[in-house]
Amino acid sequence: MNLLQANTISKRYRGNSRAAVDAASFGVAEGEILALVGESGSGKTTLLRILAGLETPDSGDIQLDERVISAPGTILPPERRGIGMVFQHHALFPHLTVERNIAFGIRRLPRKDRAERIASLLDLIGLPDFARRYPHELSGGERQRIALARALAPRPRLLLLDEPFSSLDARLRQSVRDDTRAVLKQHGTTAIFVTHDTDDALAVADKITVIREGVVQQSGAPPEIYRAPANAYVASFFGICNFIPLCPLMPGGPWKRHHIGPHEGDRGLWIRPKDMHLVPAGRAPAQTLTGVIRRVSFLGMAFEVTLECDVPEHGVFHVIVHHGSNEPLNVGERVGILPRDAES
Ligand SMILES: Nc1ncnc2c1ncn2[C@@H]1O[C@H](COP(=O)(O)OP(=O)(O)OP(=O)(O)O)[C@@H](O)[C@H]1O
Repeated sequence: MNLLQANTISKRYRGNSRAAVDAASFGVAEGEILALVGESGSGKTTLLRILAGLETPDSGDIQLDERVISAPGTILPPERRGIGMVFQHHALFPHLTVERNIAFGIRRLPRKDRAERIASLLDLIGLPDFARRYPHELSGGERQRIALARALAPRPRLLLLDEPFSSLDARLRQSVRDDTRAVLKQHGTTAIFVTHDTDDALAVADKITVIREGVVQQSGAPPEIYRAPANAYVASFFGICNFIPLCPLMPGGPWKRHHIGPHEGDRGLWIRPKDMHLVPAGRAPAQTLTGVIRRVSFLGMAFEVTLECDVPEHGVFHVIVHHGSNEPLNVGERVGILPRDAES
């Protein structure tokens, strides 16, 4: 049973020919972190605003904690949903101290309880001595953590975060990502965040829902989305991914443990470049694929090798492999292609 369940949510803005969100269904279990991932314009922010109650869907329903918070004819206002929100650019009140920023959502608590809650949240985010600072005296990462503490203060049943890491530079981003996940887990808060960044989603989320043009493409745990994408869009959204048709992958051979799925009328498997390696053609088992090396480029950790495979039943296709060993690779040479977990 999910803490939050959204069923066939649709929303089309007036004057737009296309729906921003089109029959989207997804859920998040208690204590879980869900990432809604998609390109710019895919409808992520619209979905988040619908969950928060800031936007009204045209159809569909949403349940939180077994209570209907949104359905045709029943739209609970934002303040009655028990949902917290961390906005993009973490909008702290600039004229208020950290302490008063965090206190903002818990003004009704008795003073002593409020002070205790603020102190424990500052401890949780690792900034116990920051109560009297002002937002302009904080780094970007610290501001993000204070914004998180402020949103957690009223103990929301669900926390929504809109592109929480987008304003941070690459180095800071990684640590803030780790901190955010750790804080949410320690606090036991269920959260949904939207991002266009696949690394953010893979690093922080327990579950990912991929959206394209308002339509949910796939929901699953990060390894599932990454290793067994439901379609070509999801596969390529998370980086280079090869589709190897089934015909050259003989049953019982080294590929037997791999997920074979359908793809546009064809059967085969999706596999990432780093999940394969190359062996000299003479050492390749009979049931594997071979290809001719067409291009080799050095990536630092590995060589990116583009191979041309020619399979009688299927014709020519290309495979990209990230090859880690230092064995020489010559353009024009035929080599065997094996999944990483197979013996060569
Ligand atoms: N208030 C609005 N009025 C009309 N159209 C809107 C409005 N808000 C969003 N849209 C349109 O709805 C679609 C989805 O937008 P949305 O902001 O939800 O996408 P997004 O995935 O969050 O994009 P980004 O990552 O760029 O923020 C887009 O085509 C956008 O132009």
